[in-house]
Amino acid sequence: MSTRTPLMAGNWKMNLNHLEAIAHVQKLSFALADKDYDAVEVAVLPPFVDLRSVQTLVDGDKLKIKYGAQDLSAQDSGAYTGEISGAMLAKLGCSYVAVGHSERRQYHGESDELCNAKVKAAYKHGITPILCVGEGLDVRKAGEQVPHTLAQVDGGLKDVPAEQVESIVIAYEPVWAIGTGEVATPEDAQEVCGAIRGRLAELYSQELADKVRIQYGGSVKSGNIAAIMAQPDVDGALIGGAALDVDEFVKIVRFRDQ
Ligand SMILES: O=C(CO)COP(=O)(O)O
Repeated sequence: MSTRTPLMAGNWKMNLNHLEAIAHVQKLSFALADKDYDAVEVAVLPPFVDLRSVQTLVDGDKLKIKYGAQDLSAQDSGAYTGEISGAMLAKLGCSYVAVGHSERRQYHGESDELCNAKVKAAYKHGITPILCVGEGLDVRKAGEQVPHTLAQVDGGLKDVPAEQVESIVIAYEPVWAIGTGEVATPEDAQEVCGAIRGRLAELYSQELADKVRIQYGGSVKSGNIAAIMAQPDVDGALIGGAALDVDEFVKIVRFRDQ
């Protein structure tokens, strides 16, 4: 029986300005009860410009909700126009940062090498990376989803030491299931999440692999989360669209009630 606490993280993507973020987090924290946080870790990943407002709210009201960013720079500081460093995110109290989301890989050309540098930058500043991996439709149709995804895991974790990796979160997000309503079956999710855990055992140890939380992401909703969470190697979800609806997100957090 796994002792891993599920992590339900809402990736807001480029939605909700800082005023909307305050209203959203207030509503969310009001809806969640202490027993929810006992069972599940809850996090939101707002846009950068919302983070200071979310920090002020979370600190001021001593909320149990965690928060983080959707990306970070691989660099610490300097002439990198438009970039945000891990040090800046740490100062804002971020617990998590997504690395290598498929939208960053697709629209910003992020490679496994860059993701690896970002994972290291996150750890350097004490922030837990959520390393996002997953195949596109062509790869899925060719039946190559496992080797494709494991290559992304290998690339993202290259030379990252065990004492850091044991706290990492890996999000398996098949690209064809993101924002399409096309959810992977629970068995599809388990196949790749189980393979990721197996790879962690090969690269590090079974003990480490058993500690790492592996999320599923892609069209997660209150109606499909329970079956996905019933899979032995799925330890939470990275939720896009459904996380923008507080009631829906709360139902996802309470997946055990269904
Ligand atoms: O990309 C995702 C989360 O990071 C998933 O997005 P959707 O839940 O909107 O499919």
